[in-house]
Amino acid sequence: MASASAETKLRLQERVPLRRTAWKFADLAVLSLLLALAASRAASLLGNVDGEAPPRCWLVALVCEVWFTLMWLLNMNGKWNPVRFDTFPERLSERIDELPAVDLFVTTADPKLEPPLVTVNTVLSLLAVDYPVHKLACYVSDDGCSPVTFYALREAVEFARLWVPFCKRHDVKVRAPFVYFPSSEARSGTADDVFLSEWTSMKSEYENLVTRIENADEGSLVRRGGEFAEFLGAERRNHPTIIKILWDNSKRSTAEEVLPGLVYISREKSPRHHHHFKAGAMNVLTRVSAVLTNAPIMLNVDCDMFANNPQVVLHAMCLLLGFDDEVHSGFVQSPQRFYGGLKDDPFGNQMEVIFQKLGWGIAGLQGMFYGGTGSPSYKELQKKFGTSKELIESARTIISGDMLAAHTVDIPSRIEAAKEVSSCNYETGTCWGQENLLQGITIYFQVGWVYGSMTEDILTGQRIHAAGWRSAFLNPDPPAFLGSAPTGGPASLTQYKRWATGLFEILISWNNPILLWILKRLEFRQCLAYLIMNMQSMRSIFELSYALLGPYCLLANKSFLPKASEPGFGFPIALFLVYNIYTFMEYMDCRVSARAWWNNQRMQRITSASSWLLAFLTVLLKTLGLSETVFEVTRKDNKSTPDEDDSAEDADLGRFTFDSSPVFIPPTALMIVNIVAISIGAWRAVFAMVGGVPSGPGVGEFVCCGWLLLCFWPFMRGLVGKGNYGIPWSVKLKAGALVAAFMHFCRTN
Ligand SMILES: O=c1ccn([C@@H]2O[C@H](COP(=O)(O)OP(=O)(O)O[C@H]3O[C@H](CO)[C@@H](O)[C@H](O)[C@H]3O)[C@@H](O)[C@H]2O)c(=O)[nH]1
Ligand SMILES: [Mn+2]
Repeated sequence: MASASAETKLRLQERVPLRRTAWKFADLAVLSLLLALAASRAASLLGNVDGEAPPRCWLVALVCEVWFTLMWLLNMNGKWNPVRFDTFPERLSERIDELPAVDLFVTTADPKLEPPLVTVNTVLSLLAVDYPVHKLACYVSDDGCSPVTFYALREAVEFARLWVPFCKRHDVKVRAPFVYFPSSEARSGTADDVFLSEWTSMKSEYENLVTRIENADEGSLVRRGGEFAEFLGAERRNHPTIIKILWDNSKRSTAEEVLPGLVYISREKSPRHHHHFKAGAMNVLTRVSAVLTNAPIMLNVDCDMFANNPQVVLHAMCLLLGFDDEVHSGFVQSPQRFYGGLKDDPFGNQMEVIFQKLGWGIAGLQGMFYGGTGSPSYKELQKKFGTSKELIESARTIISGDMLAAHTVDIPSRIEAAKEVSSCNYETGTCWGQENLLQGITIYFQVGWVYGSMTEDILTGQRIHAAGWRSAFLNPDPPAFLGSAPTGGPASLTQYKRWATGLFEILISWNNPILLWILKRLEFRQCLAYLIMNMQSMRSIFELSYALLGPYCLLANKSFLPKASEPGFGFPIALFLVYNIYTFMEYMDCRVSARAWWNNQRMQRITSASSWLLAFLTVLLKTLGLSETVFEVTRKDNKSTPDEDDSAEDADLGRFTFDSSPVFIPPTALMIVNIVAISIGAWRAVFAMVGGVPSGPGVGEFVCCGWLLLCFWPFMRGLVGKGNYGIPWSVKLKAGALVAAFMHFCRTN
């Protein structure tokens, strides 16, 4: 007994392989149908050698179908052996003294798109997590250089001095006040009088805080001088570093501490230096925290990703400390989940099924991808840090591998050192952010977050994996973090475009996963898993070509699918049915609604024809030196639940909105092409039936076009909609021009 209990005491995590035998058969069924379709097409192309040349649309179809088969294989690889990691934070209570310090990083970039109140809630949720307070410090990077954000945090500290003890005293479940107060948990809880009166006064404190933040005005703040003097004349893209210690807990004794440390940083910006977006911000946070608190573990969230589970750091620690071999703990990633998500995921960006199916699958390979938020990690990877003495000394401590090395510095005396490492040219000539497989094959330095991609998170994680580390997937109940998913058409498609752009940038760089597999220690199956992601934008080319085959055939009076009377006719039909049943069952398996399944299927087609396609073109232009890629920040909502005012308004929240962005042009054109093609095809079928050519379109082509109309239905509504709900004329005209060009092509080919 004694030895058994000693064993369990040590086990902080368990890696549980999940069975999916039935799914494996389903995977193989779809694969065989894909192969059968491609083989029967290849056979009929070969059988056609006598007489005329094979129709070109059959060749295009064959190429696309082979591509889809490859994509299916990649997906099968990703999902094949899923695992779940169970964590046991309660077992850490005996090992409190062994817990390492953690630096918490929050990035914000724009006070308009990212309301300071959202950032404040995230920061409050982090300050209140269950973890020894003197081992935590929170750093906020503000690329917006906004006095309002700074003011909001300054005010939030005063509130936090009450909020954090309140949360811990009453074991509050969700420690972001904007979620906590509206939820019924507080009101109907086991309310004794003491709690109720405390709750009421906390609530009114919070309401005061909200009022102060919402009424804060940039102009009058800056005119106050004092603490705000440095913001005077600071332009967002051109200003010296501003660092403010909002709460310094380094001087207090453990017993009297209530709050983790809190530091505000707006790094130096200058028009002459590229600031590398979030990756640049993360590197500055890493360096500033290194000269101030130098925790061996970092946790990173976006400004909207609040800690939803107060035990999250303890859970993560189970995965960071819980393996015998530390190679398993390169980093820990939790799935991105969202608050206030719209019902049935109308914009296809809640990604629940993807995270469960592909996420757990990849967790079973070398480990989950780094998704930019909710990921504590070792600072192991740093070499070649630049000239700051303080930084080098800190790095040496970390590299020594002593997780508990005490780091006691007088924080205020280190401000100058912190400013030095936040300056624009600090990185010049160092390895920070290095994009390349530096100096060829043998030497491989990576310091910090890697530059050169709009998805710095995936790129950085890929390089960590390539260095031989594994990562663990953290999936506690309740979910670790919740963030804000974009709503409306433009924001969703822009986000997807940024991701596809960044992923394609990785694919065509030295960090291509295949190279990392050959030259570094990226595992083969993990390499394939990265390829599914990184090839998103290329998929659009094949999917668009395939989508155009139906309308092409109706317009040019040809066919690309076997006729109902021909033997191969069964394959595309069976594939269509089985594939849709397969994806539908995945949604049922994950307990996600049927409506969400349909919305997601549809959004995948829309995203492919818009965001992924545009990403492909953007990166091509960048490669030709004709344009730059920029990080367009997503707008965040500060409501924790969607409006409940009335159901009519609710329905409208999920309705697609448009603007004049070029992402809307290709799907609009596709919609119009299909309408025209179906009309012309139907007209021909009715009036020219008698003289119909045998090679002309059949049922299959009509079904394809009809299915596309369903998938792109939001664009049909957009064609006739008004205001935000209508597609602007500039987009309609450009789409019209594309349609005219395509019809001309159909007539002449
Ligand atoms: O110049 C910049 C631009 C962005 N950010 C921050 O980066 C984060 C992510 O930006 P957001 O607009 O929220 O993008 P999302 O698509 O929601 O973010 C996902 O995808 C990004 C990569 O495209 C990752 O950086 C994120 O961590 C990941 O959550 C936010 O905190 C921003 O404040 C900066 O700090 N500086
Ligand atoms: Mn986000």
